Amino acid sequence: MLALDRFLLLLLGLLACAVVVPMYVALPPAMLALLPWLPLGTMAVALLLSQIYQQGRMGFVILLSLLNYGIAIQLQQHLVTEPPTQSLYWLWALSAPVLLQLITALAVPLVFHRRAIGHWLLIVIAMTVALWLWHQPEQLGVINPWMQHRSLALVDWSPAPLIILAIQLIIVMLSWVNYLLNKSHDLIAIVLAQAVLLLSTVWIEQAAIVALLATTLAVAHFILVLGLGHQLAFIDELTNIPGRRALNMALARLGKRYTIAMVDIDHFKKFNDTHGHDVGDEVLQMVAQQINNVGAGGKAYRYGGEEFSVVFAGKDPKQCQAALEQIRTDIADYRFVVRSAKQRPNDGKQGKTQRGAGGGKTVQVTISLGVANRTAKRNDSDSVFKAADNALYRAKKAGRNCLKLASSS
Ligand SMILES: Nc1nc2c(ncn2[C@@H]2O[C@H](COP(=O)(O)OP(=O)(O)OP(=O)(O)O)[C@@H](O)[C@H]2O)c(=O)[nH]1
Repeated sequence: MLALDRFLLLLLGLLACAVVVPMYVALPPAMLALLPWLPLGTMAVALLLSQIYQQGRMGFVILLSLLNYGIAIQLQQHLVTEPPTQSLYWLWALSAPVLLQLITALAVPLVFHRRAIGHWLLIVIAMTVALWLWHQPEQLGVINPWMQHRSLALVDWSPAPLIILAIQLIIVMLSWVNYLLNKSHDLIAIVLAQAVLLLSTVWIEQAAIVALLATTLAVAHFILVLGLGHQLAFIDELTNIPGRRALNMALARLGKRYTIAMVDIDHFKKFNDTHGHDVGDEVLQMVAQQINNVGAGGKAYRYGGEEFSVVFAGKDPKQCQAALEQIRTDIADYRFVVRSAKQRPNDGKQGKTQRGAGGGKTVQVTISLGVANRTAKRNDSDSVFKAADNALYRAKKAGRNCLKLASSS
């Protein structure tokens, strides 16, 4: 299970706790006084970070979460005393998830950017309509008979609130499916924001629950934005494995015993020239995926271009050789299908199912490897890399698709 999947399950569990805990535990008054303010500060900082990291979609999820929390608090304060707000409350419960889904579906580089003007316009229109209805509750006269049910107190039963809750639940499930298909930090943020909207709708009258839900969501947004920042800094965008910066940091942590393998795709230039750069990119992704599955505790990195490195902390070359030979044969045995640009699907999963289904030419991709460890003479990572590079050169000279070890001296 991916770290992101575990994070999502953990957060959904925490949201459940945010609902259950205030029901059974009397929270201290000081905490109750502080609680409503916590999400505001945390989400404001997360929004700022999303702007710095240029994560427009993430920024809009945070902005809308912030707005929805503000609206929930307002509704909460007026719901009991002013029955017309009950209709407004159900309208919000219906429109907020739809607006969140719509705005985050439209890609935009930044929240505060001229290209995001359409997004802001949508939000301003929605807020203006909400404010107008707030001050002119008689406009809601037509829908009032169906909506006068506070929270889940369905005494005079009408299906409208239940239908709205069902729609909210469907939207949560759809956003979860979207995350499962396209795994990313901002899609998790959307699932959580939608789940919080649903839970806040049901427990709107419980101030502590709404504030705890928003606090949990704010912390999740904050961690997800930091995660995105980490990904930008350390993960190679094309191959989705750690890049050169992550490698340099890992090298600084190594002890006295380690082995490094340099991996290079054979005749890659020819491959690019024959099939095009896009197909070359697909080959890089396939090779990265295979190398990332290396055994014996190896950690794979994209070194640059068509070169990869595998670092084995605390291991001698002999302990890593079998695992490296395994990825070499796995890649050589892989049936890589070259599709024309028209045949190539955008989606990686779709590509997997189509692979081998005919229609494209199958080609063999091979790699060469050079392996070296730290010794008394090669006592820093630069010299180990140099020795691994020399061994790689010998592997290329020996006809490629093979592994060569550097001498142990
Ligand atoms: N598609 C694609 N090609 C890349 C990328 N980075 C580097 N390359 C290409 O990788 C090729 C490297 O070619 P060479 O260093 O000559 O090596 P080679 O053709 O693999 O030959 P040998 O290593 O001797 O087997 C060049 O054509 C680069 O343009 C990338 O991100 N995507």
